[in-house]
Amino acid sequence: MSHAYGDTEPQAPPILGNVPGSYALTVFRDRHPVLIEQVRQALPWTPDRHGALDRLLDEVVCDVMKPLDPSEHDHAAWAEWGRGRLGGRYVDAPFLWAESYFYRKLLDATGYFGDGPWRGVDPFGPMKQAELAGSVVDGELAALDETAALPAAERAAALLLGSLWGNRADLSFAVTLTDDDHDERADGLVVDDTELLWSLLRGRPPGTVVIVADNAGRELLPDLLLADHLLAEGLAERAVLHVKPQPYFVSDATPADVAAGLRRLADAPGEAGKAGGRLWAATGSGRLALRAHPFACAPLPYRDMPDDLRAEFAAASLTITKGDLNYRRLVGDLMWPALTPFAEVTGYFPGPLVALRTLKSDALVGVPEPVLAALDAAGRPWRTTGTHAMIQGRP
Ligand SMILES: O=P(O)(O)OC[C@@]1(O)O[C@H](CO)[C@@H](O)[C@@H]1O
Repeated sequence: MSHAYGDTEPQAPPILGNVPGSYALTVFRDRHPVLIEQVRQALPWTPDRHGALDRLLDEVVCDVMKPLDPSEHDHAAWAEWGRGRLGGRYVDAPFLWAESYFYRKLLDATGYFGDGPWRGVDPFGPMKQAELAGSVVDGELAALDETAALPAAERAAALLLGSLWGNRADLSFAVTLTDDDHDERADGLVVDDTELLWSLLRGRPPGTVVIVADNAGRELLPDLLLADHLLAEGLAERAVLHVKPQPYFVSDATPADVAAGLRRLADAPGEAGKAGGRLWAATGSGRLALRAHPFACAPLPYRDMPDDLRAEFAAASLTITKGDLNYRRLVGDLMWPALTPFAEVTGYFPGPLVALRTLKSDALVGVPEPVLAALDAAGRPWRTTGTHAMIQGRP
C-alpha cells in the first residue's frame, strides 16, 4: 500500500463496517438497535414517532440505507454526499459516513426537523440531563477545590488530564461497554504531546484558542474548566468553543448543552462555582465564544472543511479537538498504519493542532514503535475500549 501525505489525497483505505470481527461492525449490529430502543424509552413519543422508530429499526436490522424524504431541508445535501451509497448497506459505506447518516435518520424518526410538536426536541436530552444532574458530577466539581490549591504547573496538568479523560464519558459508547471497561484506565498515555501543547501557548502573546468540543455533561464541564484556565492564566485572549448544531452521536454537545453546563458550573459551590461565574461573564463579554457550524454534523473528514471554518482554524493560536469522532475526522477515518506520522496525515489542517482523545475506534496514527509493540504484545484489547488515551499534536 502506498501513502500520500500533506495536501495530496490520502491513500489509505477507509474503515468499513463490513469486516467480520471489526469494531465498526459491532456498532451497526449491536449498538444502533439498542440506541433506537433507548431513544424510544426516553420520551413519551406519539404513535407517528413510534411508527417511524419501528421503520428505522427495520432499516438498521435489514441493513438498507433508505434516502431522506425529499421534503427534508437537507435532502439535497445528503443525496449528493450519499450518491452511490444510498440504497446500499450501512456496513458497505465508509464507517464515518454511515454512522453519521444513522444519526441523521434517528432525528428524522423523532421528528426533530419536522413541523410537528417534536420539532427541536433533543431525543437524547433525558440521558444528557440525568448525567449532568447526577452525584458523579457533584463529586467531580467538588474535586476542583483540591485542584485549585495545587501549584500552577500541577493545576494545569490536572485540568488538561481532566478534559482528556472526560472523553470517556460518552453516552453512545457506554451502550456496549462492559463493567470492566468502565473501571479501567491505562496510566501512561499512548502518545503524550503535553509539552508541545503548552509550548504553543506559553511565552507568546495570547491569541484565540479554539476548542472543538465533543460530549456534553461530564466531558464538556472539564472542557469549560480548561477554557477558564487558559483565559484566567493569560494563555488565551479568547476561547472559541465549537459544538454541534443538532443532537448527534447521543451525547455530543449542542448550544443548549453548553448553556446547561454553564448553569451547572455557576450553581456549584466552591471553585467550580467561581469558574462558572468567570465563564458566564466571559460569554457575555465575548471572550468565550460559541460556534455551531453545520460542518460539525457533516459525514466528512476535516480535509473537506469549508473555507469559513478553515479561516477560523487558521486564525487560532491553537485548535484543540476533543474525542474519538473528531480524531477520526482529522485522520479521515482511514486505515493508516499506526506508525504513520500525525503531522503528515494532518498536514492539510490550517494551524497548530492538538487532539485529546480516548481510543474508541480503529483510527490511529503517530504511535511510537516501542509503545505500539508493547501494547500489542500485552495481548489485551486497547485500541477501541476507551481504556487508553492520547494527547497528540503538531505545531
Ligand atoms: O467522539 P467520541 O464521543 O469520543 O466517540 C464516539 C464513539 O463513541 O462513537 C463511535 C462509535 O459509535 C466511535 O467512533 C466512538 O467510540
